[in-house]
Amino acid sequence: MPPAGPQDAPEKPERLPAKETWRALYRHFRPHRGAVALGAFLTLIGSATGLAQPLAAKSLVDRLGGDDSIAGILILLTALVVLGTAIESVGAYVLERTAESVVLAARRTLIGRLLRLRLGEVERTQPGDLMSRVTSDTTLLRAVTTQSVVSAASGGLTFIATIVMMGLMDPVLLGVTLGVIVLIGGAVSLVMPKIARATERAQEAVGTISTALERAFGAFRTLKASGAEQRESAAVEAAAEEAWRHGVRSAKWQSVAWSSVGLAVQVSFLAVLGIGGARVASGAISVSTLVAFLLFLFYLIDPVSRLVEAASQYQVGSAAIARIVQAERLETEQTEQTEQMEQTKQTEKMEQAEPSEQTEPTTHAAASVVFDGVTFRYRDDLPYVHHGVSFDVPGPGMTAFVGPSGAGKTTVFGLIERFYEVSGGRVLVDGVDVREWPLAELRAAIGYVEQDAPVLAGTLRENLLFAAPHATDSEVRDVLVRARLDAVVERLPEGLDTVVGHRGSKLSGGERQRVAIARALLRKPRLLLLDEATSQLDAVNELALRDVVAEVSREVTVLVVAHRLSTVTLADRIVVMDAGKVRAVGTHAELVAADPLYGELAATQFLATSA
Ligand SMILES: Nc1ncnc2c1ncn2[C@@H]1O[C@H](COP(=O)(O)OP(=O)(O)OP(=O)(O)O)[C@@H](O)[C@H]1O
Repeated sequence: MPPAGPQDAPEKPERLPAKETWRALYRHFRPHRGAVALGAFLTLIGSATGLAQPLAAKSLVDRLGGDDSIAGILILLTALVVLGTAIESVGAYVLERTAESVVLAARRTLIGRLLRLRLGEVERTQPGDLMSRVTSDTTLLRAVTTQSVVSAASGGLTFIATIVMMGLMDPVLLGVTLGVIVLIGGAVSLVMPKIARATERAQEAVGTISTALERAFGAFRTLKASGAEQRESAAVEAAAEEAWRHGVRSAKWQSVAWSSVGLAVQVSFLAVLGIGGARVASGAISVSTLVAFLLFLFYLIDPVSRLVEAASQYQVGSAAIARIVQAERLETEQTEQTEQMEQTKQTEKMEQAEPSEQTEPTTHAAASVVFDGVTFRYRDDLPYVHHGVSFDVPGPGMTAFVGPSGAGKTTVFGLIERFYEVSGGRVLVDGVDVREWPLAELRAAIGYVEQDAPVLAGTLRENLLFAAPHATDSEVRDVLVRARLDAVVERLPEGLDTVVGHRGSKLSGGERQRVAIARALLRKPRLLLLDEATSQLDAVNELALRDVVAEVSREVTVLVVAHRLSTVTLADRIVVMDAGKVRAVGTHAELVAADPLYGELAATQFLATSA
């Protein structure tokens, strides 16, 4: 069961089969195996120096009654301790550093994929939960891919070496020791899967916290206006408590595993003491052998602890890797996109270096758009949104899309941008099927202004340059004038460097929209997609917007999802959509006369918001 939290609980990660968990963890470990081997080698050397200590102690006890000086052995013992500690600390540093590199590499891979996810995939998942996989789950890989590998290797080897030494001392006592360890080890192995389960639940709850916070901050004004602070924070707190509960459960099982190590040694000690004492009394072994054996026994705590630690870290890591693999499996857009983007960047750089070669968009550059019997649904389990949509838009000029809410107008834009793939039919831009366009090239030709005109946190300049990072100052100035933003910028305390706040909260609705248009224009699009805001704008803002769009449409193909009569009357062509179909195409005058739905829309919807 996913943890209790807000309504949008994240998808529960499917459990990975053990083999796949192992393979996925190995994939993260593989590039760092050299560094891990070095760390392991140093740790082993450090441990090996420690292994000589019981031997030194044995010879010390043997000499206690005699005349030989014990100073030499004491100095040797001290030197061994110092050397061993120094080597071990270098080994620990190498491992910690490698662990951080594993986390970085995992984060890089995830970030690279997450920002290239298909839109549909993002809509299906919870961005907050996806974020927690990058920030939180990757952190859990830290230990399992480094320390636990080394702990398992060094612990295993030291364990074997110690057992061999103990066997050489007295096989009977070794048998007693192993008997106790196997008994308690068996009990510990039952506890291990519980650690993985608890960690997985705790991580799911962490994902829920991110999701809930993202939801709250994403609609902060609504949150406040609805007086929902307490309810939302209760939901986040519930998720935090859930994470705590499972975290504590994981800690409980880990501590059971850990304390079992101590228990195994204590019980072994008592057994060895009893049986060993009898063997000394019977003359089977000497006192010094019993002392050395007991020292080896205590020395066994370290390798056994390491093995238990490795096993419990593996459980924690396997919980995290399941969530990471799940995020990695989400479908991304075609891989050549990144290459294309690189190419575009290169071209932009070259253009910047040689400004004389920069050409203003010319009329013939305006793109044409054709929808040819397009059918589409957002998901296989959802009904069709487009039932054979066909229209033809030659460039340049303005084409307005009108129709009742939910008719499928915005979906037209999503398909032109190839955010989604058509189910049937074709979408052609410049006569070429969008599926045949290199994605980056297709999108470079398009300027897109979403309905809620998103403005990103940062400065106004950063917002403008978001879609065209290499635009020059004069291009920015030019676009500001065209978008009627120059006066606004002058008014702002720090001009273009004014910070606009989260989602542009320091700007008015109309200003945000013009910033979004300016941003799209700076990209020098051949096709501008403008999803008109449904909210009412004041007359000045509306007029400014109308002029901008009219001017742009002289040289660029402009498609507008129109909600205002002032926009519609300006259009060269109006496409009337209803229930996923195109029902009429014409000018305002033609449609008022010929299409009853349009006539009704014009009389009610548009007139209500006209200038
Ligand atoms: N991302 C999505 N996932 C699933 N369904 C969607 C998605 N976006 C839109 N829809 C559905 O597709 C249908 C058409 O939506 P679309 O946004 O294209 O309509 P619209 O004509 O632009 O409406 P409006 O004028 O209200 O903006 C609606 O029924 C909507 O619920």
